[in-house]
Amino acid sequence: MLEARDLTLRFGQGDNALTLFEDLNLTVHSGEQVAIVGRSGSGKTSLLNLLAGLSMPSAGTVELVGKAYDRRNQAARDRWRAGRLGMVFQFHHLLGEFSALENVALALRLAGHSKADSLRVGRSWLAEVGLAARADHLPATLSGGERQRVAIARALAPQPPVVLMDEPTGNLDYETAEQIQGLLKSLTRDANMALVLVTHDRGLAASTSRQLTLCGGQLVPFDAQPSSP
Ligand SMILES: Nc1ncnc2c1ncn2[C@@H]1O[C@H](COP(=O)(O)OP(=O)(O)OP(=O)(O)O)[C@@H](O)[C@H]1O
Repeated sequence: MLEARDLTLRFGQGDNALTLFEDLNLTVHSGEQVAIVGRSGSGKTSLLNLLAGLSMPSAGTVELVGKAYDRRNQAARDRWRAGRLGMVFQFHHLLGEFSALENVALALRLAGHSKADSLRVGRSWLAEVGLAARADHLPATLSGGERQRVAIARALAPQPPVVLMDEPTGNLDYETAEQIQGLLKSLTRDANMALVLVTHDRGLAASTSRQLTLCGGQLVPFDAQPSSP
């Protein structure tokens, strides 16, 4: 579903050169949930951006659902990503002039649902993330955690084959984080999605099927035991 091959990412030149990854490889299959952890600055967000085709590596390729991102054509990447990749990133880019429900429904419309169906399905997704009562609120009138949950509903509602998330439980209280964790697990399993998430949350990492740490420019397996309370 998602395959990164021999990724190298460098910034700057000469004395200021920074190599974040060198020949990094990652394959994620349908129904698999992969957690990536790592120290601040290790390159987790940069890696997600490459996996999403939002930026291009210095070398190597990323294949989404069997096709490599077009290195030179951003519009082609955007088209290929639509309907195939759902994203929940730290800056979740909800559309400020639309309600929570309209934000989710728009993603469904773009994925080919009818208007009536988008609103119906969108409403049920907001209920899934505990926001049924906030459907008609504008993003500016929601808390950070509520906006995060709208972004999660929007990414998952069209049931894309691949979902990428950057700190999905970062702004959430313990109970809501647990609820989202359970939801992610059941949804990705039931819908056979491939999920890659970056997190500092050990509980969330431990709930996934594979845990990797980004360290020294490489992804290495890591045993995520949630720290005891
Ligand atoms: N466009 C860029 N040009 C130069 N350096 C960059 C660029 N983008 C990222 N970096 C550097 O790459 C490093 C990794 O950044 P990144 O945001 O990917 O780390 P991270 O692991 O997600 O960190 P955090 O956990 O703090 O969010 C940082 O040192 C950052 O300054």
